[in-house]
Amino acid sequence: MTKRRVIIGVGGGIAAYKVCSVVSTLFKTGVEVRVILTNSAQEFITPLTLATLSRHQAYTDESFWQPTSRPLHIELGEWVEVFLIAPLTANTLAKLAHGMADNLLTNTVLASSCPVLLAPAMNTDMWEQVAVQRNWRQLLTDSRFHGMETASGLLACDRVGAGRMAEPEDIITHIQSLLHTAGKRDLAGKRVLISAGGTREYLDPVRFIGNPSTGKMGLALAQAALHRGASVTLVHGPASWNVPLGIQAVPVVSAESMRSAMLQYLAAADIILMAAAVADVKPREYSQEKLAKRQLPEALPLEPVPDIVAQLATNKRSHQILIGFAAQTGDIITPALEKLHSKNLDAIVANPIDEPDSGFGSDNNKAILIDKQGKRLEIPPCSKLQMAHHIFDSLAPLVPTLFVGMPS
Ligand SMILES: Cc1cc2nc3c(=O)[nH]c(=O)nc-3n(C[C@H](O)[C@H](O)[C@H](O)COP(=O)(O)O)c2cc1C
Ligand SMILES: CC(C)(COP(=O)(O)O)[C@@H](O)C(=O)NCCC(=O)NCCS
Ligand SMILES: [Mg+2]
Repeated sequence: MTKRRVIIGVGGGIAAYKVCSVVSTLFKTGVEVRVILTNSAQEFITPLTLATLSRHQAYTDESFWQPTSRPLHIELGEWVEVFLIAPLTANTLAKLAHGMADNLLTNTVLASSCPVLLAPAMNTDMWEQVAVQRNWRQLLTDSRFHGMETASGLLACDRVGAGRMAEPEDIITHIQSLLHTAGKRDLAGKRVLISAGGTREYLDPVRFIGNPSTGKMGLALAQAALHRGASVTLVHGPASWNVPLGIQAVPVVSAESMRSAMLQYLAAADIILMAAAVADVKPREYSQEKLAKRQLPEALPLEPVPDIVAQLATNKRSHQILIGFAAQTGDIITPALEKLHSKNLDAIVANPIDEPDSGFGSDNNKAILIDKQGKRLEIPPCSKLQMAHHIFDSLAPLVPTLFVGMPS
């Protein structure tokens, strides 16, 4: 299989140190990486570090001016599939916003046509300058540029405020999305509502009925939708991950709280994906005080919790698409078809939880997507992010009007 090709342009900011882990992780996931450092970037990290991590010469302006048969920026511009600039400095941002090209990095951007992911990083006063914000908005009017939000937090100047660079793991996920979509924003203008993770039904303040769902599939759906241009709301049970910037997070605990959150956001949504693993039952009684061991009943009286997906199906309007998930052991198709039809879903994702490297907790998954006409799409083993993209790829034919008039 041919390797995917990514260029990472490094600007002169202290956040450059985080780019080393982006390069290392991409290399380890089989991506070919070329690195371009600006002159200022070399004050922070060395070409030697990045060459060693990427297993290839790291380019600088010295390489730019070498007499070769074809100019380096043209060769690199023709080679690249996805371009990352991290950290994006105020200086490089200004140059890009005005189409300027006075070094290898900016010349290679102009000599390429692939999607460019931008991860700005700067001191809060710099980031909030009118001129900087104007350049940022201006640059993002060109659809090839995909901007990552900056976080608020501790900066290297000991200030706490806006301007922190996106974290490496979110940068990597966004690159993987761009490699899949080639920068297509087919969910622009759409609102996507997703539930993720397991719910908990407490018996007393310390004990609950739950399940091992980690919410990684729902998180991947949220990231994929965001990267394809959607506005995303993620209603999630207790999770060990942080919700990436740009996604509206609604944390919940019980099935009842998940139900009310999903119904609250339902009306505004175009696509609803119910990837959460909802505990089907809850203890009939709840004790405000922790029960002593000897007070614990031998048999626990249970009662059903609300059937969230069925309620969403009843309340949704005809233009809204509702996708359910069915985590199953053994025969995954029969129970998924039963759920698809009995709950009146537009499609269901049947995924096995009894196979290696799939289902709960895994970073990978495999599944069969079945729509209400019975059409089946087998999604072979892949990362949860790739699976999320396969699911969104197939939503367009499912509802042909969905993407009419959308920018590609
Ligand atoms: C210690 C130090 C830290 C800096 N951090 C940043 C930064 O985080 N963001 C930024 O935009 N500029 C930062 N700068 C300023 C840039 O290095 C400077 O504007 C440079 O011209 C950028 O060049 P480049 O865009 O070609 O990399 C910093 C400078 C110094 C000395
Ligand atoms: C510098 C850093 C990468 C540090 O991150 P860390 O606290 O996770 O180590 C983060 O604070 C950041 O992205 N800051 C924005 C750039 C910055 O602080 N520039 C220097 C201001 S003078
Ligand atoms: Mg269920």
